[in-house]
Amino acid sequence: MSVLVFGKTGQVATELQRHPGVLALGRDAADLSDAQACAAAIRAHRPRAVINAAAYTAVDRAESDEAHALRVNAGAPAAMARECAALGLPFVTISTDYVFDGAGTDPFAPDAPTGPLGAYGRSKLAGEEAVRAAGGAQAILRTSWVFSAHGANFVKTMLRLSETRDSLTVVADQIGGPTPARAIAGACLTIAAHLGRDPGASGTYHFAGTPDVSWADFAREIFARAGRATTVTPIPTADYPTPARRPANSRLDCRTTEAVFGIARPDWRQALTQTLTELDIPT
Ligand SMILES: NC(=O)C1=CN([C@@H]2O[C@H](COP(=O)(O)OP(=O)(O)OC[C@H]3O[C@@H](n4cnc5c(N)ncnc54)[C@H](OP(=O)(O)O)[C@@H]3O)[C@@H](O)[C@H]2O)C=CC1
Ligand SMILES: Cc1cn([C@H]2C[C@H](O)[C@@H](COP(=O)(O)OP(=O)(O)O[C@H]3O[C@@H](C)C(=O)[C@@H](O)[C@H]3O)O2)c(=O)[nH]c1=O
Repeated sequence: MSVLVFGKTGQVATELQRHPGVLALGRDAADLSDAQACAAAIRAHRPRAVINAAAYTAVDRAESDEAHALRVNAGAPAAMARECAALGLPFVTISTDYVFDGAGTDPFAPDAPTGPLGAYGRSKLAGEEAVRAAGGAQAILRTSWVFSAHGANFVKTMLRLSETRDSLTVVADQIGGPTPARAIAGACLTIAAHLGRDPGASGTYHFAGTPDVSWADFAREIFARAGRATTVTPIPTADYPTPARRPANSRLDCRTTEAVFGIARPDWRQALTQTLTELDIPT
């Protein structure tokens, strides 16, 4: 075993486990509510690198469960990062577009000011800050709108709803890059290996699928490729009230990730076709 992954059942963790030399720890082996248990797992396994692919990702639930989200999304990665720094291991943790306030229309650069609109984003931002403070060879990889054939995501929600609905209303004023979990897994492994050779590359990076799109247009593309007759009516965010506010602009500027690690933005349209095939949906 050479790379230790926190998370076993999640979208990115599932894709990471397709790679040889990856050992994934589920909640039973390391509960992220217990930061010291996470540090102890790293000490016990002594891997070549550590990737944190587990998180509290229930955006709306986090609004009424912020202390728990904070423990999982900040306390645990902080302890992992400190342990990795002490042992000289590269550490990669994944963060989110929801650390930004979504103002404007320009893509957010990795050093752009943050300003989360909700509890999930605040907990992820606290995680970023604590990981950075731990030092060592580390990367915080922010991504957005993750999808895959496994776990819960917007693609699977839309496909499920299309089985019973002729039409759906979907927000058209939130724009971002849908990102295949498989590509994120590959990026994490590439970055971890790079940090092992070049700790000076440590920092905060962005990685999102291309092209940027609204949730409404993403839904339309899902239905078109899957041959579903469900129609999509575009609506403003105000007409789809949710407990958590979400950023209107989730565009991420991914240029430094390509420049430093040679990792280009994946085209989500190709990955969507592949995901539908994996779900046994002809395209
Ligand atoms: N999903 C998305 O759209 C986006 C995700 N991200 C980030 O990417 C990363 C990976 O996300 P993704 O693969 O979608 O995650 P998922 O929501 O698919 O899965 C979350 C994973 O975290 C695990 N987990 C949650 N709480 C705990 C806990 N207390 N102890 C141990 N494990 C726990 C879950 O385990 P269990 O099955 O046991 O609950 C599951 O394996 C996360 O850091 C997330 O914040 C960033 C941007 C967008
Ligand atoms: C189901 C549905 C959702 N929507 C809207 C609500 C929301 O604004 C948008 C996406 O809804 P979801 O709840 O699937 O997405 P959400 O859980 O907010 O997704 C986020 O997850 C976290 C973990 C991240 O880090 C983010 O990058 C992002 O991917 O679509 C509709 O407009 N119509 C619908 O029928």
